Amino acid sequence: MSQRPAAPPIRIEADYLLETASDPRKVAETMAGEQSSGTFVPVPGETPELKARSAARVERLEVLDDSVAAPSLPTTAAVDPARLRRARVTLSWPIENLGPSLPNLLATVAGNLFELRPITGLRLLDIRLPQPFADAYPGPRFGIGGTRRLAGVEDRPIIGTIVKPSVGFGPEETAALVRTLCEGGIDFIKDDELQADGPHCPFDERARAVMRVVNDHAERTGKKVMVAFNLTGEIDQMRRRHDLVRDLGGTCVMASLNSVGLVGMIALARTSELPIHAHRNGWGYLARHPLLGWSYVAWQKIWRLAGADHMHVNGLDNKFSEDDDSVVASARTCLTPLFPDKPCLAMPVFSSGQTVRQAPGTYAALGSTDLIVTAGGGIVAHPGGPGEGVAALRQAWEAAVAGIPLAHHARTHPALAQALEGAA
Ligand SMILES: O=C(COP(=O)(O)O)[C@H](O)[C@H](O)COP(=O)(O)O
Ligand SMILES: [Mg+2]
Repeated sequence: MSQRPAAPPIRIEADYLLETASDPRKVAETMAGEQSSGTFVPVPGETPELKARSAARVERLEVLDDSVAAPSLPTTAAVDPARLRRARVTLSWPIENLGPSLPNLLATVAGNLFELRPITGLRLLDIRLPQPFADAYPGPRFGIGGTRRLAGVEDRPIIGTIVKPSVGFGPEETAALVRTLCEGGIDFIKDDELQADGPHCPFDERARAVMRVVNDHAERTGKKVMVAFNLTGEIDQMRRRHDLVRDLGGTCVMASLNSVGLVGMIALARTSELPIHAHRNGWGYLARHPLLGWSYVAWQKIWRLAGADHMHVNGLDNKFSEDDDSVVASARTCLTPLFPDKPCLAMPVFSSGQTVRQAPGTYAALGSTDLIVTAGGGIVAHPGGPGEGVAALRQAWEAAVAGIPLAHHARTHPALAQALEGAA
């Protein structure tokens, strides 16, 4: 009787941009060894059978013809600048090494390897996760459709803002601004990530004061504005704050991903009954150097699978250092399915120095209305006040989606005209 051959082991793949003055193939082999069964010397027990079962593999290696004048990162190795080269490397691991576990995936694909001595640059460009990961995690519970349903916005971008000043207002001052924004026709409001649970603006009091205004507005108009309350904290605190927001009739919570960490996010998402607005503050230390850290394409996959419904992607012509092409690639990747049967789409959140001016370019580049725009200063600093700021941003997006130039639309829309005259 012939036995059916065993199915080949399911593997995880990761792509890297590598820079080294050593032989790139050898360095890729070192990366694979260090991140799986090997270490700096052969050890007893690392048999050919064990390696066949557990070793990471170099699947692909392409040496690039980039010219590299100096090492991108410091190292204690002697580096001959003339020998510096960059390569695109794909490694793979059998899923049996770790199981379908996101926290352990990080140690495997983004662990010690950034520190290896012969490496003078290493960036994680992409990850491909096999089906067991899709089965093990919830992904976004609300995503685009659920967010649109709760915000009552069907076929246009969700127009949002951030409470500004970021910190300093107490609960009643925050609620007063929220009232003005609701009356101006806003769809979405978020706490700034700096606003937490300090004695000047305690979380519970803020949530109660804001939800009184939001619920009152909803009763009068039928529109419930979505407010993302920043519940970032320890797991028990986040759960308690989530329950309070839910009980008050709120429809969204926000967490700072790098603060709560992957385990905090997974714990929150497994029980959350509200969409999770994921703020990426700290992203700069993971990504700003082009030869270190993460690409957003790889990074956001982890958080979407963990359960993020809205992912921050920065914005065009932003106040930070990221160029527009990178922002657009980040937004598009949030709208690209993760798995064939489990797309895990998250709503991209455009933020950072956003005003009416970026609306046409953003729409043209994304080619979709599935986005949240959060303009803080860009709404609140409108010369006519925050209510007019909301009107102006809505008008700018109406024009952008209809293909009408902003200046033309502004002729019949004074709020937009005023915004175009000033910074906001
Ligand atoms: O407070 C703001 C923006 O305020 P403003 O609209 O006044 O600039 C946001 O925290 C970051 O800009 C987020 O950026 P990212 O999308 O990169 O996370
Ligand atoms: Mg902020």
